[in-house]
Amino acid sequence: MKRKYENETVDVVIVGAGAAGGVLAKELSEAGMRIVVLDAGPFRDPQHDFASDELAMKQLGWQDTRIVDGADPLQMGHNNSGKGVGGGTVHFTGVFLRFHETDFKSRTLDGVGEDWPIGYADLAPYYDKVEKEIAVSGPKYFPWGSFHGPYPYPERDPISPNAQLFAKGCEKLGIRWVVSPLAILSAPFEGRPPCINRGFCTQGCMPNAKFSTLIVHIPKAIRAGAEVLPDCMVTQVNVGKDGRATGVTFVHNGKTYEQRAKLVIISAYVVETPRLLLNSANAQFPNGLANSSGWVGKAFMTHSSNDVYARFDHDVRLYKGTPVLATTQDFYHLTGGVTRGYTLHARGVRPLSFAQGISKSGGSRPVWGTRLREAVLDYNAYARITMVGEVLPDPGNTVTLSECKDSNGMPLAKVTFSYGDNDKRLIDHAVSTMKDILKAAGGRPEFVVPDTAHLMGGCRMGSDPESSVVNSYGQTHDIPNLFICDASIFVTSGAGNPTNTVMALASRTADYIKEKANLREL
Ligand SMILES: Cc1cc2nc3c(=O)[nH]c(=O)nc-3n(C[C@H](O)[C@H](O)[C@H](O)COP(=O)(O)OP(=O)(O)OC[C@H]3O[C@@H](n4cnc5c(N)ncnc54)[C@H](O)[C@@H]3O)c2cc1C
Repeated sequence: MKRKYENETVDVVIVGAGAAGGVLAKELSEAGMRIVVLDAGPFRDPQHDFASDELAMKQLGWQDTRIVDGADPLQMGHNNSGKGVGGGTVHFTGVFLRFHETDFKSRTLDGVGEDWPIGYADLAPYYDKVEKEIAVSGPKYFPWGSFHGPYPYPERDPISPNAQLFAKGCEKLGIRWVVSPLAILSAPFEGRPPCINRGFCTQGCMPNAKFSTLIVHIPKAIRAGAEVLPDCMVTQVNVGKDGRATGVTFVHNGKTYEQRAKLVIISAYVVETPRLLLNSANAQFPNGLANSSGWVGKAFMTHSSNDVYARFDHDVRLYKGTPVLATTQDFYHLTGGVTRGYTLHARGVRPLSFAQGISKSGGSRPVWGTRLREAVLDYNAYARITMVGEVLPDPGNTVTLSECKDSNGMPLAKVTFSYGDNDKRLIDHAVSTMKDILKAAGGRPEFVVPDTAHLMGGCRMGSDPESSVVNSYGQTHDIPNLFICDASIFVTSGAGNPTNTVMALASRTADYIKEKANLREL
């Protein structure tokens, strides 16, 4: 393998070129630092490697085996994690929301979860920066939370019949709705075209209208001098006798290499980040790196993402247009028997995922055989709404190392997850609202599909080194030149899609590192 910095100690090595890793690579290399980025997956070319094929494009997900466990074991893979340069942003849906002020204060406001060590105001300038940098499109006025717009680019046309039915149902019930803020262009930007509504966002956007760090941040980082090495699985973070990180060990094509660095940043997402830290245990750190608190891998979260499908007496055609074009956050912060809240999206779906979804909808009596066939034949007549529901952090939901090993000899991750009582009540509330909206639009709700989306937490930030892994900049409490910067540092999951917050945090961490590096404090 040809390497630019083979025998050198670079300024920063970044593990993972996803949402956070991409932002860090760009920001730090443009600041003049010598950066190496290692990603376990390939470096794809959208024009050659993306196909309008639901099944083939499952390869964009992290398909390596993980052991799942708990009362509600998660389905891992394409639906919640990416593999390759760009990470999850390559096949994410592109919904681009900010967290609300209330998301950072669940303990203070509602007596559940934990407060973050930062508030909305700390991230606001970074949300502004990220949204401008990728030309997020959104409504002129966004009614919820602290940010009310305008977005850098005008809102998209909510042309999909599914979005129009959602709007009709909401309006009949007095529920406010908007065209969804999206990391998908509504007009040309930096040589990229606006969206043409093919609807293959979660199969990789071939025309490049949807943002990903693969096509935006990583090329800019490379132009600024960063080296990005694909198909390189990092298996160890190395630590010197002084207890400081010295670099990483990685495997490429079965061969083991090292990259030395003054600063190590792990941006490998919610399962692989704790896995790597735990697998890097040594005599000095026998419980894994950055784990003196014992919180590495603990209290990771997902979003509940149940879908409701309703049948209409006319065609809806769920494949038409960008999958998510209409949203409400009227249920973002509930009071009464359910605490915290959820976002609802009108969400299109392609036939394969439709069939897979509804086949899981019957609980103990799955929809199968003739019933499944009939429903799939009527695919064109269904509309769908999806929830993004807050799941409270529970230390019993963990990423640990299993007994089984992968081909590199690295223990497989074991992911243990169970919903709590409030999580279940929140799902019931959302399902009932989704049914009401679909009924108000003239549909007959037929299938409720249990599902989850997004992963967050597992290496949470905090001010107290005894109950958290990193400070608010992602710097580990135990090793000052080891940072974690990805969705794993979330304290709570919020009730909205998380990637804007992942990238805003990464941008904030980059500023901190630049400041400290100038002062030679790290
Ligand atoms: C189908 C789908 C739809 C989604 N839709 C939305 C949406 O609409 N809106 C939204 O806000 N969010 C959405 N998300 C979530 C979004 O993708 C994540 O929040 C985001 O990508 C997380 O960023 P990250 O930097 O933490 O990790 P990632 O982007 O996942 O990047 C992690 C990277 O690390 C690499 N890696 C892991 N382990 C190693 C290792 N040991 N060595 C080297 N490299 C490694 C991986 O290959 C990957 O490229 C969606 C996700 C999926 C899967």
